[in-house]
Amino acid sequence: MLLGDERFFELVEEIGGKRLNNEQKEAITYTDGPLKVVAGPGSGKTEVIVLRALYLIAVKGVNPRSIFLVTFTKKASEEFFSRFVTYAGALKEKVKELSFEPYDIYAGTLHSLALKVMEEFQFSRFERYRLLEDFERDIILFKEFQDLKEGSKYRYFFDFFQLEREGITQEELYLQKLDVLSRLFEFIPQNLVDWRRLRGKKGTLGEAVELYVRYRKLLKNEKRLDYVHAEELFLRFLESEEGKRFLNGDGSEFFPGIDWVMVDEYQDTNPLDEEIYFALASRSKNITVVGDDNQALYRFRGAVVDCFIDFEKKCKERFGTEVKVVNLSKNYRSDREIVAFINYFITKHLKVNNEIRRGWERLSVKNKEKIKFASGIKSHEFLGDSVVEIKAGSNEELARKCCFFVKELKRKGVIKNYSDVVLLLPSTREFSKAGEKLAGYIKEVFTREGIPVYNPRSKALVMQKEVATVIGALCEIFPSEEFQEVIDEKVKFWKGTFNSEASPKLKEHVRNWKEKVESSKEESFNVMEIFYSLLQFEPLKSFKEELLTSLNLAKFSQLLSLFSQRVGEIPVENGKVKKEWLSEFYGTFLYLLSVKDADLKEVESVPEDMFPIMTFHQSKGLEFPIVIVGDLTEHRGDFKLGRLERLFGRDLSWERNTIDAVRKFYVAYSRAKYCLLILRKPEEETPEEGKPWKLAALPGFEREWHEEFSRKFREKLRERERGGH
Ligand SMILES: Nc1ncnc2c1ncn2[C@@H]1O[C@H](COP(=O)(O)OP(=O)(O)OP(=O)(O)O)[C@@H](O)[C@H]1O
Repeated sequence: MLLGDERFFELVEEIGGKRLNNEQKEAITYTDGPLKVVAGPGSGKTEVIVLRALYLIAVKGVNPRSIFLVTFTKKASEEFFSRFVTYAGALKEKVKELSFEPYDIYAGTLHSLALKVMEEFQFSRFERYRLLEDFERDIILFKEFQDLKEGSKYRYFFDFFQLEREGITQEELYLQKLDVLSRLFEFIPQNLVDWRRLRGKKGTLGEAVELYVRYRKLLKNEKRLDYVHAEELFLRFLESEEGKRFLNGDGSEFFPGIDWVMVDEYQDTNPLDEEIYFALASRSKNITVVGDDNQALYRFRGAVVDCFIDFEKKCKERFGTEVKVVNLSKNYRSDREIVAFINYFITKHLKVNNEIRRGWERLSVKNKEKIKFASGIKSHEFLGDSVVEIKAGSNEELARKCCFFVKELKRKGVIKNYSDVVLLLPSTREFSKAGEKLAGYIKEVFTREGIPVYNPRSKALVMQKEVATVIGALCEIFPSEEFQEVIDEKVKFWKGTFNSEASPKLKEHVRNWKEKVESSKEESFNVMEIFYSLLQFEPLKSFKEELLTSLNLAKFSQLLSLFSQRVGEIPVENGKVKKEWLSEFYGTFLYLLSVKDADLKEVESVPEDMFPIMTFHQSKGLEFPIVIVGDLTEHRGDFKLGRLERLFGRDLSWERNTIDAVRKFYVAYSRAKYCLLILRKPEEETPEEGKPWKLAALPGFEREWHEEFSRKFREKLRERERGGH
């Protein structure tokens, strides 16, 4: 049995407790071909995707196994499933004749789905490979491209990136080169560069391709696939016989073929992804993309916002079909003043100068509607304005004022928990080479005032106390004067941390291991076994039980285990550890960990009564009652990426950096429900000459911007009141 449209909406509105607006309904019910949903922040995008999937199943009788739904992050996919399963469960409860299994849908991130499907359909080429983790890739590159230490190798290519600067050591230069390589090796497949055609050419491009071919051979020899190449293989799969069975089905319930492709966050799609989506939709042409160009954040991961902007053109070329465009512009998240502010912020940039305006026009969806206030949310009386700023002469003063503000919020009952507020920064690191950063001051002042701070990415993994203690212990057990040289300072720091943190029992345990190694004639040791045995003792035992520290230890254990799988057991002869192992441990593993800034990938849910500090990227898709945004000028254009784009003929000049930066702030600002607080230092108001991408130089950030905005906004409200609206 199937439901009719009206009945369906009656039921889901009852279940969800909200009335859907006409645009949302249109986006849910359109089934006549390609659909593009341009969804502003807080416009109910997730709701629409969930209900669209449910609508197809419950009203149109679509088999869930013929729906392929891609979300950008694992978190978004979990959010989708939890809402989908709740809706589906409640709907089945109300209409007993509906029988379908919600989990039959193919939903997840693109690479997770790619792997799942290739396995399910036993793609023969896939069986030969294992997935390559990022850190393992770093190790492989580090070891296999040692010849690049010679200055003359691939000279044209590396000269193009202008890496050699004054004061840079040979080791640092090598790391810079590896960084360029790891981006190159993603850039080529992500952008579908026809590298085979460029093979054998001389000069910069030829060398780039030669390096890439070396990497492909390496992957093949090691029988590994990184994430991008797994997606590339998936595209080959879709063209293969096995893939055809997946796409077209075999006439059974179980393999009905793919009829509905839906992609969330399409503004962050790259050309390889795009190719995959079009291949997936080739049979039915039912492809739905949802996104917001103003929230494009992932250019550094290869995203090309043009895929979203030019979607109509692409559909016309590929399928010869028109695209239905639906604008979701009603914002259900934020207070009226915040909605007005984010509109103001984004449109003001058009006026900055002609070049930015032209870039902006090229990189934006045409005829987009302004976001409209729809929530009925009203800021708390105490707050007065909903968009406010705090100015202070120094980071320390900013931190103090900010702390006062947060304490007052709690005292006055505006917030229940500290996790109702969030501080968003371009980077959450507390220290940099130049000294303490805003996050550092905030942590210090807040902690002093008794507000616990949740900042899991406060420092590099190896600098976190719990990880440093473990590494210090391992360095004590396997000392090496010879191989620790390159990271001498770090080893001292780890050993120092171990010595000051370790309990007497842990120290004794470490001594025992050391003696065991020294007294063995011929034996091999397993580094993971040693690692786990250390965790039985204080303070590591307690670290293992606390949320934050246990996550860091888990991350380290994962990296150590990758290393251990690569190099095998620790060989000891006559009380001496073999040099090869020590060289790998200090010279590759610990060295790369120190310089690569290995990090936790995603923040888990924020503990209730802690004050969270997050990056703009982490805040994507989330919302908070009160949002504080700081570090307005901390932006560097990504020079290496810019060069790479230029090398392959995608010349995206500097205005692109400006637009990227503005969009990051747009995402951050639009997370706020009741109040947006902006922290500003006076020097951030002074534009630096000749540096047009400095945000401080842009309208919306200019001096008195807030006063101007507030005045205009209040005038408008008054006018409206006078006009009786
Ligand atoms: N028609 C509606 N009526 C009332 N509330 C709604 C409606 N549609 C969505 N909402 C609510 O609006 C809020 C924002 O929706 P959602 O989280 O889906 O935003 P989004 O479009 O994904 O935003 P962003 O792109 O900024 O992450 C949610 O709390 C959602 O339940």
